[in-house]
Amino acid sequence: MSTSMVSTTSSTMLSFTSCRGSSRSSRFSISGRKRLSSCSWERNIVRACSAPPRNWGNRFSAIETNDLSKPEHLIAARELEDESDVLIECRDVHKSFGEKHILRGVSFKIRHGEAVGIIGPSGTGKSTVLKIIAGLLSPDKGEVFIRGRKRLGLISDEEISGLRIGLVFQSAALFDSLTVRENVGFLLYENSSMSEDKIAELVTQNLAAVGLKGVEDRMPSELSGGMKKRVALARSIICDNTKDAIEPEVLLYDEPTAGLDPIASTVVEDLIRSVHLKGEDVLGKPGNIASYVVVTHQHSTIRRAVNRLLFLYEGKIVWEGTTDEFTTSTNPIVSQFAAGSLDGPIKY
Ligand SMILES: Nc1ncnc2c1ncn2[C@@H]1O[C@H](COP(=O)(O)OP(=O)(O)OP(=O)(O)O)[C@@H](O)[C@H]1O
Repeated sequence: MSTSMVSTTSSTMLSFTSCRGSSRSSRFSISGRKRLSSCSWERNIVRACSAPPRNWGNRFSAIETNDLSKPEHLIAARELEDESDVLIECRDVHKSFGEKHILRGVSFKIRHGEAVGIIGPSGTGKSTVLKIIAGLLSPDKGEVFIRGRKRLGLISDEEISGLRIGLVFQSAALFDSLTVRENVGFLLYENSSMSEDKIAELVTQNLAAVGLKGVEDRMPSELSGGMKKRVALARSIICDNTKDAIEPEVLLYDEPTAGLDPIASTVVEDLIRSVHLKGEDVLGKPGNIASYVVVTHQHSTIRRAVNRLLFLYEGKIVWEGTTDEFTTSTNPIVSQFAAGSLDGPIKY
């Protein structure tokens, strides 16, 4: 299995910025429903797609994807793996920006119940991988499968159902002109038939789940960086609980702890764990996120928030393993990166 990803935080942020121009007064009412925006890409970015849950697995051990000496039993184990719990698969994904060939054959699977980190040097394409999974960018070559169904084009095609995929941006990407309540309830105001009172109640519950109280009427500019990230997290986990079947969800976090102090990072890392189906929130309720993927450079986030790591380097996944294996790996690329050393195969 080999995987490589590329991420483009800055370009996505530009998209958000371009729509922030919509002032609060520009909202309009349709059938009594307050509409927060008419930008379809906003909905595409904030929203997810969809698919039903299965049994989960987390049975990967460290694998050097280009290592021809890979033990036979590992190859055999891979071939015999049960595929029914695979939620997302990237298969031989390539992506270029102009002359820059960023992703050069990235392949990996995200299974139900997994907490996966994507790490690697800056500019290797980690955020690009998240955007390709989220359907905001198309691969030039290769395929993305959502619960075994090949995704065609971008998320706006709305071909895929059964798995909600949410992307939590590095900078939180809140809409400056909307209150915290409107930001968190954005998709429900836009897409659901729930009453505004019910949405407001859900917003308050989801804010409480990320440890925020009494901030519903604040504007994003009145929040600290850590609070913004928590609001973005609340927005990513809110869902229409009036539906008969709640769809399982995969969350993609792009550097969720970047720029935070160590304690604020710990709060966010624990929140990421708490909204996972194996965790529980501050109210003691189990999370409803089936699996998540975190792009990060932070050692604390690697240790605290994920179980399995994919190492992206020069357009491919060159190593994968558990977080414990990461710290003890003798792979020269991995050990240089883990130690932050200037000596080794990674050149800056
Ligand atoms: N939309 C775009 N247009 C042009 N180049 C892009 C675009 N998106 C990303 N790139 C380039 O692709 C490369 C990978 O970007 P990406 O943000 O995916 O890397 P990254 O591994 O997430 O980096 P970092 O760890 O620094 O956040 C970078 O060289 C970036 O400049």
